[in-house]
Amino acid sequence: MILTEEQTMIQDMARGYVREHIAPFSEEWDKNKTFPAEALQGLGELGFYGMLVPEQWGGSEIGYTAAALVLEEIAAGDGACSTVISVTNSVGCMPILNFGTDEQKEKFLKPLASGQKLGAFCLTEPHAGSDAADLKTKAVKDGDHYILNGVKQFITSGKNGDIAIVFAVTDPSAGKKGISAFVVPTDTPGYIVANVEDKMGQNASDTAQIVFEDCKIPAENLLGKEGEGYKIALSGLEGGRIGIAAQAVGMARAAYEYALQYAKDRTSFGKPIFKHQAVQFKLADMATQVDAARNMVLNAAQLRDAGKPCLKEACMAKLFASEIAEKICSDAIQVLGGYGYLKDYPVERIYRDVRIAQIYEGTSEVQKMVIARAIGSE
Ligand SMILES: CC(C)(COP(=O)(O)OP(=O)(O)OC[C@H]1O[C@@H](n2cnc3c(N)ncnc32)[C@H](O)[C@@H]1OP(=O)(O)O)[C@@H](O)C(=O)NCCC(=O)NCCSC(=O)CCS(=O)O
Repeated sequence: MILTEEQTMIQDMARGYVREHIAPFSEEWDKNKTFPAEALQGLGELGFYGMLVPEQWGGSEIGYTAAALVLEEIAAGDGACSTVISVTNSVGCMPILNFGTDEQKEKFLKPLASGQKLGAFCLTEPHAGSDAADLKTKAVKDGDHYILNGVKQFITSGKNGDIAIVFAVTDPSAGKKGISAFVVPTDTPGYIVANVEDKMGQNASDTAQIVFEDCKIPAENLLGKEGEGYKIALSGLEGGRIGIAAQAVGMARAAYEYALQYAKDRTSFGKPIFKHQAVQFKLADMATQVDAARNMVLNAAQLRDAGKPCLKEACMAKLFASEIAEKICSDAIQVLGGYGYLKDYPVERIYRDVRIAQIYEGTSEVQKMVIARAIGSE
């Protein structure tokens, strides 16, 4: 895809920042499980927290295509950073932009989109991941407040985030139509970070279990109308999946580029291993797969920018990019041989970081469900 001058400029800006402020520290953040607050703040200052939000509400509104390019760059430097940025942009900002009142936008969206605050998305529960409508968290109206009680699981930035979009049942008799969405500042009493998970990868971002214990929030924090919550959640995830696909491309690209350079430097049987057809062909496959995945991401993003339906294309991009990214990262380890398995080399970390892309914001199996529905009705 040919990029516009503006998209190329934004891509270069992101690449430059990542080279200086993110990539050199990724290994250390992973090892020490450090939340990279300062590096993230810098991304916020570049306008990368509110990439889909109009300037009126504090955002940079560069569009889905440019946002996908930025997320690829950030992920090429550090997967965890790109997850935090993807979540705050899509499922953090977009529900408020699309369903919030002007007052809610002023109060919650502006600080998110302008890079002052980070968003979190509290949908998943311990027993309800793919079956997202099976929520147990309840919100009970009490005068001009709602009282939230329940448990949320696998919440990106649940600890370090500032503003959470929380889904809870307001009418247990109404099934999917009984779910509502709320904006909850994470410093609200009763918003309890019960656990920060010990993960396989992406150690620089926190993934938390959140307990809501008599968490009292003003009724004016209801997003949209009562009963619209499930729709708000699924519409947010559609855009979010383009972001996750873009970050899978970024991580895969980083692993591929490292393996390519390694293959040119490392010798065996008297020549650089790149001169061996077995290695050359593997790298040729990897390069092709990175390009194919990126094109799918940009296709979905372009459709979205043009205001066209892209649910199927977003799910296809997430499915393909996340699955192929794991394969590319595994092949990168293979190119490095024994060294690829060591923590001294970045491909080991990238392989751990990329694995979750097949699971969060909808597993590969959920993407296939949605794609199958779409092609079934074509
Ligand atoms: C598995 C599912 C796809 C099943 O979905 P459903 O069949 O239960 O949903 P529907 O009945 O089709 O839709 C309900 C409602 O929403 C409207 N809708 C659906 N999709 C969209 C959309 N893209 N844009 C706008 N509106 C949409 C639809 O029209 C219906 O409205 P009406 O009733 O017609 O008014 C689904 O449950 C699913 O996707 N499951 C996976 C959930 C998931 O991805 N979870 C991960 C959450 S994030 C996470 O993991 C934490 C990481 S992080 O911190 O982000």
